[in-house]
Amino acid sequence: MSSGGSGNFLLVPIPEYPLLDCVPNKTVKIAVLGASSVGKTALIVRFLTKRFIGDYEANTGALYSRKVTLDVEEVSLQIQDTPCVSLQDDEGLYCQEQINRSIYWADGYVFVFSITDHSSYRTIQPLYQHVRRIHPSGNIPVILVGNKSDLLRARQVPAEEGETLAASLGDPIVRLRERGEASRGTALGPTQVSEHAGAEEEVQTSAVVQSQIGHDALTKWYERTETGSNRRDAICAGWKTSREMRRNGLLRRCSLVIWQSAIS
Ligand SMILES: Nc1nc2c(ncn2[C@@H]2O[C@H](COP(=O)(O)OP(=O)(O)OP(=O)(O)O)[C@@H](O)[C@H]2O)c(=O)[nH]1
Repeated sequence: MSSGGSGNFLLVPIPEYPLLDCVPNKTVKIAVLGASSVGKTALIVRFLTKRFIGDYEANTGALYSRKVTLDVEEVSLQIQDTPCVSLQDDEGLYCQEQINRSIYWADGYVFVFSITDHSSYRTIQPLYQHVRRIHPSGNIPVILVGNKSDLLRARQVPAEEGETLAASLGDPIVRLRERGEASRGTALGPTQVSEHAGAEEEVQTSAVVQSQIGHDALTKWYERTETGSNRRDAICAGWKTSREMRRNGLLRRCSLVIWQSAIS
């Protein structure tokens, strides 16, 4: 999606280094990173507008801003959509300079891969190492999103691989629950989770990934549901900012929900 096209949406692109009317020290900066066509723009647009829009132009890196209320406090959320990263023949990472700038800039990261594209999955680990090289000290709040979960027939990345990857990005506790258990709206994260279609014919597994790094509350979870022919998939993610960010007075807490509805 080009920044020019965003006039169709309920959000406004802002300059890369904006002078916002935001409250000082109450801005949370998030970079959304991943390989080509994994759905980075779709996730952001979905999060910001609650709409799924099918086609996007190749992204050149739009920055979006939105005010959100966290703990009765209004903060400015800035979300940087980024151009894709790619794997080279030796499985090393190719990253445009623009992406490096986004990594320097951000307080936290959403790593996106597509469950239908194994190479996009393999991109995440080198991407994480790359972010760590840029931020060698301190904890890095990360959310991992396995996108396109509606395309189960085209799946190339088994759920277990996603969980293994999530584990390698932190020190997570992984719990699997069957649908119907009290997995939603718990203390793990934001409560406005996903809508569920009425049919109950399927038994779905919801995965909750909770990660603790030291005393930091980095919380990740995702959840997927599917309801027979009326298929709806959801991926949700939430996190709390790291202790370091709190120490720096940036914010007490940040949470983010991404909800992706089925398009089929
Ligand atoms: N089926 C399905 N398609 C999706 C989903 N998310 C995104 N897409 C489609 O995948 C294509 C790529 O989505 P984008 O949001 O442009 O992906 P991107 O990661 O921003 O792509 P780049 O600009 O190349 O970095 C589009 O045709 C989307 O409609 C999803 O959850 N399910």
